[in-house]
Amino acid sequence: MTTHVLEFADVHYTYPGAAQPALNGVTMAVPAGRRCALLGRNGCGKSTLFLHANGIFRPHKGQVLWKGVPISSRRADLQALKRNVGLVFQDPEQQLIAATVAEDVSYGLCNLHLPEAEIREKVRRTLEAFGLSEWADTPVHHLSLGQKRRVALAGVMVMEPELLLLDEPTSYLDPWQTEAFVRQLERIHAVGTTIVMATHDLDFAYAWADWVFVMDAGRLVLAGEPERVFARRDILEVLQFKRPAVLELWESLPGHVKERLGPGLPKTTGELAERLRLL
Ligand SMILES: Nc1ncnc2c1ncn2[C@@H]1O[C@H](COP(=O)(O)OP(=O)(O)OP(=O)(O)O)[C@@H](O)[C@H]1O
Repeated sequence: MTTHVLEFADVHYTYPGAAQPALNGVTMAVPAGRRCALLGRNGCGKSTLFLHANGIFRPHKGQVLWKGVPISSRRADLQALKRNVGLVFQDPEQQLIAATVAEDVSYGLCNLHLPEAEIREKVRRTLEAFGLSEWADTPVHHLSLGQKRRVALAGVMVMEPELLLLDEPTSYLDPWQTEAFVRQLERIHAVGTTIVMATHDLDFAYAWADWVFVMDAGRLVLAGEPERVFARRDILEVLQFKRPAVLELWESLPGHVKERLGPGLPKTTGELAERLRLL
């Protein structure tokens, strides 16, 4: 049986003064332990959904549930949700508030009023895990975008959330930074953290995720294993979504070649090229 960490039940939200709702009845369940990609065109409501997921916004209608329990507006409920759900914003400038890297990473822990020695040790371990030890005393505004993103992620992970939400974390990163980031995510996922990543990169989503959500106009329209979601050409065409390049290439191959390439769909064009080379 699949267990879900976070659920949205018919969640509606309209920004003050907006003509259209940003969320228009989202119903969605995030399966525990998965690497989920959240896809959808600009403005479909991904960031707004994330802001509901960790209690920054409250639904105008509908409910957010954590492990099956509805989150009320009580302070204790919202604080518990914030501890369980870590959100990394698309723009690290919105997230990083302290003067130095170490101060920023310790910020959330200081708010929990933990003993100082415990905070120091957790920060030390987190900086080490994220390759940031040598930057501990560096002013945050001296860092590159990739480094700032790493600090923002470290500042969220130091709180040990069960669910990590990432809003377009690879945009503007070069291929090396993206690779390093993905390796970091593997380590985070390996210790049992569920991850949901909003992204516009369909090839990346197909290769990385083991669960895919597709949103459109404030609603969830598809959810499931990547192979099943990307097989729904009917819905994807209506949404004017491209399909991952590797699937297009695979489907263009003659049947007898596909048979010889072995079972299972390749995840990347690199993997497909390697299988073809070995023929
Ligand atoms: N602060 C705001 N005030 C008013 N409307 C807003 C605000 N923030 C977002 N919106 C509107 O809410 C809708 C959903 O926006 P949201 O940022 O959640 O979409 P998104 O899917 O994350 O987009 P993107 O892929 O561009 O990041 C859009 O129509 C947007 O214009």
